[in-house]
Amino acid sequence: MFTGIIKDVGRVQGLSRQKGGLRLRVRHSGAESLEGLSVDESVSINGACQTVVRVEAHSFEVDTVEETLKKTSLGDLHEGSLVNLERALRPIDRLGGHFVLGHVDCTAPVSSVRDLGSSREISVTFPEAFSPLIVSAGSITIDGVSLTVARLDGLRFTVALIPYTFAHTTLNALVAGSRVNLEFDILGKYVARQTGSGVSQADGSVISEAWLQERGF
Ligand SMILES: Cc1cc2nc3c(=O)[nH]c(=O)nc-3n(C[C@H](O)[C@H](O)[C@H](O)CO)c2cc1C
Ligand SMILES: Nc1c(NC[C@H](O)[C@H](O)[C@H](O)CO)[nH]c(=O)[nH]c1=O
Repeated sequence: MFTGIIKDVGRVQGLSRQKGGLRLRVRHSGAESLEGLSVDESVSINGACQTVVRVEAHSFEVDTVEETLKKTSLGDLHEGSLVNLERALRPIDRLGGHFVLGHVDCTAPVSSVRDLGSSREISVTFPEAFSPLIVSAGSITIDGVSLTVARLDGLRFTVALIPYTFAHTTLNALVAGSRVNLEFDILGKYVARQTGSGVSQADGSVISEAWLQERGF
């Protein structure tokens, strides 16, 4: 489990196709936050939880399987790509963000980026199936970063990036058309399951058992 507070931005140093997926090598800054990283630890790479299988000074490797490549944008990475990194949450940590599982729900396109001087607004269009899982002023994870939903207009939500997040994550590189990893808040998923079958939503849609099962909730 993670919190969506990114502690380091790494760089993809190597990618090799292998049977059943991809071996990904990521170089990190050597920052204190990644000190002592060990094999079998979970690391969030752009929001997707991955298991470390090899560690060297300032770099580590993970095996990304086909299922993950299908559901996330990790397959778009190339040598030199920058990635948001977060180690798994220790129960003694402060929960600065929200509970992030590292299970990317879907990828979605950035529909617009608006520069507002000291902040930047990013809007993303998401698949209709996930609309019961997002609320204005709730939390959402984009590429592993915990953010607050500033506005929700139908199937488009907007987040406001503060200068710190802009400087310390890869979200500063997003442009209209970029594909991002989304994880909807786990709270909504449990509520959806609890109230589950056949409950009508404000917009008239219905959460059915089949809907929940299709998404593995
Ligand atoms: C603890 C944990 C470890 C995971 N390790 C890997 C991994 O090493 N490789 C991988 O491709 N997917 C892994 N996944 C699944 C991956 O995060 C998931 O397929 C994507 O986030 C899409 O939902 C892991 C998931 C969890 C929760
Ligand atoms: N909730 C918002 C944040 N939160 C902080 C970021 O998650 C954090 O700065 C990042 O993970 C780097 O450590 N940041 C925003 O820009 N906008 C939000 O709504």
